[in-house]
Amino acid sequence: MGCWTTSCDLGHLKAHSKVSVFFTMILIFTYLFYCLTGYCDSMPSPLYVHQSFRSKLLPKEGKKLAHWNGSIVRELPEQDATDVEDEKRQRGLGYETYNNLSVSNNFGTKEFPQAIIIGVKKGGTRALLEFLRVHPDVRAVGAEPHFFDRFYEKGLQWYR
Ligand SMILES: Nc1ncnc2c1ncn2[C@@H]1O[C@H](COP(=O)(O)OS(=O)(=O)O)[C@@H](OP(=O)(O)O)[C@H]1O
Repeated sequence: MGCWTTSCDLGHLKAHSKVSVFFTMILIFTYLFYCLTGYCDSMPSPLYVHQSFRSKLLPKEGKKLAHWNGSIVRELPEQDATDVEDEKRQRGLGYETYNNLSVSNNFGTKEFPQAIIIGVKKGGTRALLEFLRVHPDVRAVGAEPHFFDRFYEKGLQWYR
């Protein structure tokens, strides 16, 4: 009698694990299906992919984006991905001038800021940065750049 009870429990566990494996497989296949059919565009992607995606969604008139670099916000001029690619081609691989400043536009490189957050210690600037960083079109480096108080003598080239 005791042995019968034990074998019944094991059978129940086996059936339970089979159901778990079955549902796991369904989840994996569903994920693969959506990825292969292009529904995974919400995955993190480089800046210019975001710009390209944004240009498909937004009308051309009146669009302005706030981008970040450190504690620094910059607003991009109104242009779509095609304009960006044209500019890149005209101005050489990976670099473009922006407001007469030469900047690198490769993904992962630093760019000049268009706006700056200035705050006293414990003024809540980190919280503001993190809130803005939630936006997919906002880029920011992790640490405070301290350009004006520590690296000003190094000049604008320091940003590159
Ligand atoms: N919305 C709001 N309201 C009130 N207080 C807030 C808010 N956002 C951030 N904080 C508090 O600000 C402190 C961090 O400020 P900073 O990011 O400027 O700090 S730092 O000087 O850069 O380290 C930090 O305070 P302490 O926790 O006392 O260190 C945060 O709790």
